[in-house]
Amino acid sequence: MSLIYDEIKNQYQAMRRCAEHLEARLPEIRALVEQVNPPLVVFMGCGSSFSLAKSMADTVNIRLKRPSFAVPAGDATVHAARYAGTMEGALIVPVSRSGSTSEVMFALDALKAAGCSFTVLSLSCAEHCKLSEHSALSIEMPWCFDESVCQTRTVSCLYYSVMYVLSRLMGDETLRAQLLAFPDIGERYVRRFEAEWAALADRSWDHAVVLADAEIHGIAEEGALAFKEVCQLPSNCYHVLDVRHGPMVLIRDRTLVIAAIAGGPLEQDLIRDMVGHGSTVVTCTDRPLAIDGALNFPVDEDLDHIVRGLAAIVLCQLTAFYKSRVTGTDPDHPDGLDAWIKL
Ligand SMILES: O=P(O)(O)OC[C@H]1O[C@](O)(CO)[C@@H](O)[C@@H]1O
Repeated sequence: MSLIYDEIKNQYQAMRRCAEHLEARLPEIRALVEQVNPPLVVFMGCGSSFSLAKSMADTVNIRLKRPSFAVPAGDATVHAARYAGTMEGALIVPVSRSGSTSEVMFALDALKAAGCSFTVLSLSCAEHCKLSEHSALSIEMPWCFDESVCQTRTVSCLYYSVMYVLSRLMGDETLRAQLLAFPDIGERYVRRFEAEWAALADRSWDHAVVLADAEIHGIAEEGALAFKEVCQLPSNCYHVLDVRHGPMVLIRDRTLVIAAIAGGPLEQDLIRDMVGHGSTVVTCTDRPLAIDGALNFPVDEDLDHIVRGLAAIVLCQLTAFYKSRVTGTDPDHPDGLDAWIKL
């Protein structure tokens, strides 16, 4: 059908391989983390990879209760002297499909030049990449590499991989079991709803808003980016209830809203309000949630919040892909976008 379609559909096979690979690499990862015992973990990336970095940093904060933040590599490059003090002794975790995005290498060099000492543990999807040369430990997973310019399988797998490693480091066996089960759950989810997501693309919305909170906000932001890159429509991502604080004025009859929610009463009220604005409102939930006028796509599992992000991302990816057939854009080669930026 197209490169991106095959890559979206192949993401679960690639995830299975990631889990196996990371399990084998876990002793090295654990040894490095124990040896460094970092006061701070900094996740770094550009574009899609930066959105993922936000989810990763939020997870380290919320679940490991360790200080962590995400920084775009371009920001760290330009402002290295400002970040050098705060990043002293940090474990820096760059995430990158290509392992070749210039700003990532620039940022690491600039931080070093500014007198900051740190340890790099990188994740990429290319073998023998430049990023690995800058790393104390590099995890290269070429089976996740998307040939399409827009990242789909890659982002799902990078998110999955970091969450898998974190589940192991914090000894959260429930989360680990759900992550191991997710490739099958995800395949079932897609089989069940793909035709409805294709039909959703035929509705008259012309921009998308993705809503999600906490650990999955970052991957939801990547879901929003997929609408810009794949079907080239404007898109935004907000924290769920925060959409009321301004953005709500733009939630109208031509808005597609995708909300990845736990389903509590405050979230349900918000969904009703947005339906009242005439928007096409879609909810991604664990269990069926009937709200008049909203379309619900339940996974039919009780999921850890982190795992919900994997359901929300594929819903965004496939809806954006089907919308590209309506907008007439080439989802594999969007005009004006390179697979990665070389400066
Ligand atoms: O993950 P990489 O290879 O560093 O590249 C990030 C690039 O990927 C993109 O998401 C393209 O899909 C851009 O946002 C960004 O330039």
